[in-house]
Amino acid sequence: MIIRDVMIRRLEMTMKNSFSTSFGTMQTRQFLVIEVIDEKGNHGFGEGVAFSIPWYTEETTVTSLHMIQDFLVPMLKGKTLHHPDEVNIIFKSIRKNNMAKAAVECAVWDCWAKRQGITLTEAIGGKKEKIDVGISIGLQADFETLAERINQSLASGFKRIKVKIKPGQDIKLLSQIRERFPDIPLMADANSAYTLDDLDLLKQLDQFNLTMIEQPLSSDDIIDHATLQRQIQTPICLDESILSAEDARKAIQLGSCRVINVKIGRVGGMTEAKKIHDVCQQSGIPVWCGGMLESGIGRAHNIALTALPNFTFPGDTAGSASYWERDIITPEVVVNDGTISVPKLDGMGFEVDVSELERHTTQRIEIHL
Ligand SMILES: O=C(O)CCC(=O)c1ccccc1C(=O)O
Ligand SMILES: [Mg+2]
Repeated sequence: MIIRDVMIRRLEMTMKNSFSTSFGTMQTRQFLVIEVIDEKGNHGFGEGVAFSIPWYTEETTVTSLHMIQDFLVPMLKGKTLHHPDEVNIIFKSIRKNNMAKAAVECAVWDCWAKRQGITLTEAIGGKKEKIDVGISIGLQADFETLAERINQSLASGFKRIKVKIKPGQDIKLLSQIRERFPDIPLMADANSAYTLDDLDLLKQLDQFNLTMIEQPLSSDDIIDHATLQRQIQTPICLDESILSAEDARKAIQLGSCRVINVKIGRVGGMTEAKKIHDVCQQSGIPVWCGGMLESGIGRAHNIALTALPNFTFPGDTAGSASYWERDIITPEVVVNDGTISVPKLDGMGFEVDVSELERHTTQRIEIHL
């Protein structure tokens, strides 16, 4: 397969609900859509999930646009690809910029699967026909608003509830949740808001029967997380700290976590995400698929990834309607009883709604290779 043309689109979409974390609040979502076209006219799509502000990782929409346009896409020139795994190798000489790499690599995966006449799920070796999903609820203005969101999510059938915590909105908040909802599958995500100075507070998490605590400590740490894991019963799940399969291997070896959240963008693509899945599976560490408030394109790739067997915890891939008035794919991603049916169409399994895509496009760059 030879990639002949690449279209980089920058989009801006307004979310139904604003999303607040320990860092701040987001209402509009800027992201990139990468479209690749091969020499036979097959199209493939990938989503660039970096935010407009570098709070979660160092990348932004604009830095990833720069990396894709000026470095990554030119590296595909003159290359005959026999398998999408080769993209990961081609991009190896560029350090980090994982979300930029993943956007292009996922477009190549989609294009390649369509060219083979198979689903993206089949292309990566996924076998599930349905995947279990949970929902991630951001910090809310007050407890009653949060309780209402939890009630709605339980009524919709989501398999687990994840809430965000931060210093000042943690122990009391979780006590209130457990008083109202004693038995629900519940987890908390701190997005790196604590340090080991908060050890006494973090030990108190054990009373809430959380399925896990996600990324309590620094975004680049696996040492202190190992110290913390030795002193709490609640399983630690790493998100921000794991950027590659090598990171996963080291974190597991150190005992820094008992679960890993895999995000295709954060780890640099589908090939690396699969490798993390495999490393974790061999070590008996379950994984789940994290979310980046994606449009349907990123969501489609997440669904395919989650069809791999060691994705045993429900992920953050809720349906389109939890985020958007109208998504940019057809059909939209629908959640029924807390599950999503893995699509059966070739490639990522959903059509891009080109008029919706264009309606949200604020910048367009075309590269002919
Ligand atoms: O619903 C989603 O897509 C995931 C929501 C979420 O928790 C999140 C959203 C944006 C950035 C980081 C995270 C996270 O998992 O830490
Ligand atoms: Mg997280």
